[in-house]
Amino acid sequence: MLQVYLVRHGETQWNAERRIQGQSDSPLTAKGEQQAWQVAERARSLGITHIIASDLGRTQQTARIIAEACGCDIILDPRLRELDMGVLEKRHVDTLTEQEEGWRRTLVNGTEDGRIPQGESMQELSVRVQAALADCLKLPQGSRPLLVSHGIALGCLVSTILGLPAYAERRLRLRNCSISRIDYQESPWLASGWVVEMAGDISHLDAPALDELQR
Ligand SMILES: O=C(O)[C@@H](CO)OP(=O)(O)O
Repeated sequence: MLQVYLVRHGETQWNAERRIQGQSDSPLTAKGEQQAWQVAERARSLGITHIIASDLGRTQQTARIIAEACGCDIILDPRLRELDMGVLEKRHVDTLTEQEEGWRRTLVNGTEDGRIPQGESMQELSVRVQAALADCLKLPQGSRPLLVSHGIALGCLVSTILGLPAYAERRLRLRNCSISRIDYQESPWLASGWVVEMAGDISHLDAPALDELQR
């Protein structure tokens, strides 16, 4: 049975400031680096064989720390990038106009085709992250990959495996450097395919990032 670990990158400057990143980028904070070292320590104990990361800076920075602990190379995969949030990228959430907040809400409460102007729909995101996950099945027998990606991208992956619409990702709290695990099982009596073993575990962190409500 293939076990795939999913890690959201460490806290960034813009996460802490409540600014929208999407496919724009900001560096990890000191706390974000500390979280990355703690998730790396946990990853080392899990026998990770491959680290596959979104090619954005914050995920590469997190992946480098995990790779150092696990002694693996990093494979970059742009399909693991965060949702493209179009014209709202780089904006502070507290400065959005009513109309802009409405665009953001279509993602939160959403419809499959809802998108921020010049951005990507949840459906489009779902297709590319599912394709990246499917490629893990081509790794050699006995591999145990760890994917380093983003809050919405990973939430979308877990939601759609559960049979929920992609926009249900906002119902999952995947904090910075949380770990989730999904397994690929083939079974005559249980569901065959991807199964969620755990989601959003932060028991390895002594400095979890606050969730958005607490900031
Ligand atoms: O892009 C962002 O602002 C957030 C949204 O959840 O994603 P990330 O996980 O990259 O911080």
